[in-house]
Amino acid sequence: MTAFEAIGVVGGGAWGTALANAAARAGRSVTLWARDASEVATMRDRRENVRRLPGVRLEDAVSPTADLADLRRVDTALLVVPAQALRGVALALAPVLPTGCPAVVCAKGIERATGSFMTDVTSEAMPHATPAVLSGPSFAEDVSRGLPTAVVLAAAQESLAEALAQALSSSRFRVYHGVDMRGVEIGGAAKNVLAIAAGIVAGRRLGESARAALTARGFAELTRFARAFGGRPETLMGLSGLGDLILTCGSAKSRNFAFGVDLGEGLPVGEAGHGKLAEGAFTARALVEMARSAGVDLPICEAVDAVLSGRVGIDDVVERLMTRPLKSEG
Ligand SMILES: NC(=O)C1=CN([C@@H]2O[C@H](COP(=O)(O)OP(=O)(O)OC[C@H]3O[C@@H](n4cnc5c(N)ncnc54)[C@H](OP(=O)(O)O)[C@@H]3O)[C@@H](O)[C@H]2O)C=CC1
Ligand SMILES: O=C(CO)COP(=O)(O)O
Repeated sequence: MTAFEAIGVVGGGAWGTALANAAARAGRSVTLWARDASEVATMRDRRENVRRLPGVRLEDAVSPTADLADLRRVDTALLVVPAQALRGVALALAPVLPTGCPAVVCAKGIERATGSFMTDVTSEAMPHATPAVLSGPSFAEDVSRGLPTAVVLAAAQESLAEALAQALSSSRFRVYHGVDMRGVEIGGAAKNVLAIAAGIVAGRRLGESARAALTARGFAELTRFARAFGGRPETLMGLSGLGDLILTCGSAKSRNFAFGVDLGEGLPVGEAGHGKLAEGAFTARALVEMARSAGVDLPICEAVDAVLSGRVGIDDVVERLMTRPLKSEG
């Protein structure tokens, strides 16, 4: 028996739908909120999220709704909208959720307008909720097909993180727990920017060796950034850091990686990714500005930001990275 029987999932995209199914398979009853009433009606009728996760049957315990008020009785809420939309949705949700209700951030990014981490946005927008974060290497498609997946859930209180992990885990979806919310959310946000870089390398046909080098040096950047902003290095070595970096820097199924491939092949920024969500494109600027203000060197993320802003061409950026002064590896 778990204290968290009724789960609200806020956001009806690929990841929200996959998490709703995962929670249902863990034995929970799930209310899945999406903003578009006609899509909700289709989800109810066809038991499928045709637009965002086609071919996957919604579990019986998942109830789609377009009415936020239906989340009034949930024991915990998973926040699964894009990072830049999180504040608005959290503000609307704040009066609905019971006081103290855990609000688990499942978005991966940094708020561009404020340079705020997702759990801080959540705390500001929902002061009566208890923030937590779930992240790790987990494609929505894999999770929804019931392929074995492992993620981590962090909350300030270890006992809460453990109880939430217990509530969401099943034999196919293994949720580790921890207390380092900052480390977990930094891993998820930064790996998206680095996945764009890895995609650029692939799209430009720079070779597998270059991609491996970039992933390793990207990990050094991610760790430096996390250390400066209060994340624990051991968290970055885990699922939400290294694990997710390996996944998204090595798979064309990653939308961030695919966005980078398009850039590497010469598509303009406005056309890259073909309209799919690539969180790293929104987070890159915030990440590099925060790093600069903290005196942290992030050359690969800087390069991604320079390419996205059109300041520098891809070949020049590669040349710059390769001709930086030689240094020790640490
Ligand atoms: N897909 C994946 O494999 C994973 C994704 N994530 C993270 O989850 C987050 C969501 O991604 P994902 O579900 O894949 O994205 P999708 O593009 O599949 O879906 C985004 C969803 O968010 C909704 N949305 C967008 N803006 C708003 C808003 N202002 N108010 C309410 N709803 C809104 C969209 O609604 P509408 O259709 O009406 O626009 C849509 O339902 C991202 O931060 C991503 O990094 C994390 C792990 C895995
Ligand atoms: O975060 C993800 C897997 O862990 C999904 O990655 P993309 O958003 O790049 O598709």
